[in-house]
Amino acid sequence: MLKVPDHQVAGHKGRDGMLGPLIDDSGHFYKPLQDDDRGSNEVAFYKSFSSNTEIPDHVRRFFPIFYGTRLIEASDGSGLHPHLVMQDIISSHLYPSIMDIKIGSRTWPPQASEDYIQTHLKKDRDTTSIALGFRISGLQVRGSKESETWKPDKKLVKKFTAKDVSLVLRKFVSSNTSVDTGMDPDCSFASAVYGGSTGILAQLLELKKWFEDQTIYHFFSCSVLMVYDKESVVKERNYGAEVKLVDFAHVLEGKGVIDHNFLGGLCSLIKFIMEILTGCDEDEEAKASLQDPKKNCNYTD
Ligand SMILES: O=P(O)(O)O[C@@H]1[C@@H](OP(=O)(O)O)[C@H](OP(=O)(O)O)[C@H](O)[C@H](OP(=O)(O)O)[C@H]1OP(=O)(O)O
Ligand SMILES: Nc1ncnc2c1ncn2[C@@H]1O[C@H](COP(=O)(O)OP(=O)(O)O)[C@@H](O)[C@H]1O
Repeated sequence: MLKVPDHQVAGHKGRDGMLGPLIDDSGHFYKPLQDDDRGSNEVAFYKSFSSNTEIPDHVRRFFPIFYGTRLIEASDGSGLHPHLVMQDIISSHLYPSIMDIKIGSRTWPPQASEDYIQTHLKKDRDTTSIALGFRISGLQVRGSKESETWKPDKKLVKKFTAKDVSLVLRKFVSSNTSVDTGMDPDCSFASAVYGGSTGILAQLLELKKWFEDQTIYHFFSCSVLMVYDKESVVKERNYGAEVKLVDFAHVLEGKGVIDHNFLGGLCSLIKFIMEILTGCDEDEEAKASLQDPKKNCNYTD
């Protein structure tokens, strides 16, 4: 039985008669191929990536597994439509907090149409993409109860400033994340989720190492998805924290050139996460300073 995923935090959504992704109960994510070359480009990327023997396994694990394409009933009721079939990277999480971060100061590929470039350049300027090299595209943060899930709507997310980004990255790993945006985040899960030898920072650094070398692909408009799961606290000390990459509709051949656009954005994101961890590891005075709105982002100041 196919359904619209509740866990989707950005991108085109399959609700209200629109064309968007579907999931099944066996851990598959079906992304409809867009009619223009975005769909075929993403399929071409997955095929190339899946068969490329130069990709090390420790890098491959950052990408959803690809199962080919399939004609299925589209979410918009328009009948059979080709979909990419891939691993649903959220299905193994019981109670996931998720953030989609679009990497790169430039989210449009050089060969795109003039219209596409103008629209997307404007989005890069109006968000933090140009200033920071990345922007938050969407998120959900779980509270202790289902009703305490914070899933800000697209309009609010689009307005995030650099200051908001820092605050939201803190809220993502806090226990006092409520809809009350004025609260100072306590960062109580920061060291478990972001830190440690298998946490998000370690994974981002591993990815960065690959991007410092790889010249096979250039990833425009691709997102880092950060996921962790408060429910798995008993089983795993890092709450099952995972980094995955999604959205390869605008991947180009690297032609022997480093992907500076992606690498720069990744480094910038890493710096933000490192700063949060530094705040956590310091002494009580430093921890107390997390409550100080002058030193930290706060929606109310
Ligand atoms: O359709 P929209 O207005 O929601 O825009 C999409 C963007 O959503 P946004 O509203 O900026 O959050 C969307 O961004 P997110 O993935 O949601 O961050 C993409 O930029 C998408 O372009 P493409 O499919 O990657 O070529 C964008 O699609 P196109 O406008 O290029 O079709
Ligand atoms: N393989 C996947 N497993 C689970 N969720 C996914 C997967 N791929 C994408 N998503 C979800 O769908 C959203 C949009 O995906 P994306 O590929 O960026 O679509 P679009 O091209 O419409 O922007 C992501 O933010 C994430 O929430």
